[in-house]
Amino acid sequence: MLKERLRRTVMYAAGNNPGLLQNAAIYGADSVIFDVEDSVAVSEKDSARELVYHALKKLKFPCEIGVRINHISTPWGYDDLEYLLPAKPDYIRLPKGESGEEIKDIDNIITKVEEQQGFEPGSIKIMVSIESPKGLRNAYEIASASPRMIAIAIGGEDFAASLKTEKTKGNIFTGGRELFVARSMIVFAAREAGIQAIDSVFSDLRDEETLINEVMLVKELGFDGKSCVNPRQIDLIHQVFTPSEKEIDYAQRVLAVFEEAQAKNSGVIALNGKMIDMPMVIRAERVLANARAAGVYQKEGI
Ligand SMILES: CC(=O)SCCNC(=O)CCNC(=O)[C@H](O)C(C)(C)COP(=O)(O)OP(=O)(O)OC[C@H]1O[C@@H](n2cnc3c(N)ncnc32)[C@H](O)[C@@H]1OP(=O)(O)O
Ligand SMILES: O=C([O-])CC(=O)C(=O)O
Ligand SMILES: [Mg+2]
Repeated sequence: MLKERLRRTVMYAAGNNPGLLQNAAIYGADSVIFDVEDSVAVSEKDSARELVYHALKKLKFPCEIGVRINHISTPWGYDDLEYLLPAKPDYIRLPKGESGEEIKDIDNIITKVEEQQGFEPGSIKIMVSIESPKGLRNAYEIASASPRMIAIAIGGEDFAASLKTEKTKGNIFTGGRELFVARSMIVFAAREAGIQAIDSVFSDLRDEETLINEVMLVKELGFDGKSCVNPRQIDLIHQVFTPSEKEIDYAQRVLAVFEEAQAKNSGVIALNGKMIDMPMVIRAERVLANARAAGVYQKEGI
């Protein structure tokens, strides 16, 4: 599993619902999370854990599957790890992450299970949701705590609750203000640590227009993808995160004129009246890499 694999959508499926576990991966999300945390009532924690274990062991999935465990400070967290790691999820999603120590603790437990089970060392990864001011303050420490870390995410509902405010609907111009600083700081921490940044769920399943606006906002902030809760949100999110034909065409032209400039021993050139130099080249390469990963651009090189 590549650190930089495409994770435009990371969709949750409640771990106590066998139908959801069976079908969640068929809708085209880049990544799916089987949840035994907040979508599962306390009375169902044991049965959900068992259901998720058997789903992971018995079913074949077309995308990567993570498991959101309960936090290790709760009565269920360590049992979730002990019970579910031998079923070899692609990654553990730790909710409400607050320190690098927690990640190191989980890393050590995974290392032991990998040894015991004969799994490839390092094959089980970790993704952490930041859902509190303390987690945000330690975001870089968390993001860089283990080579298993593939992404940090913001859990916006809990984050807003911990601020004693509401999670408003994110929009380019209004709304989402309560998460604006936290979202940016999570992107900064992820980028410094060299891992991905994943935005929070959007809970109003009927409001497609605001979902798209929110995805545009978080893409602009630098996020690689978004958590989601329902299959009908997948295509809308992919639509924003997948480079358009126009973006691909522009990226190709940027790389082509830059190559021309370099042939003339110059590091800067104009394209349609706009200066093109190294930062634009890096962005153009990223657009083409994402387009290739999304299957909308096949050429290697430019
Ligand atoms: C703040 C947090 O912690 S968020 C993370 C935890 N939350 C979750 O895991 C919730 C996951 N999502 C869900 O359970 C559901 O989408 C709900 C409860 C939000 C809405 O459920 P519904 O109103 O039934 O959704 P909808 O009518 O769109 O369902 C259509 C189909 O998609 C399926 N579906 C809906 N959500 C999911 C999902 N997350 N994964 C897989 N399948 C799903 C339904 O089972 C249904 O299938 P069917 O037609 O074969 O019966
Ligand atoms: O990961 C998410 O976005 C869902 C979540 O737990 C939250 O918002 O509190
Ligand atoms: Mg949460």
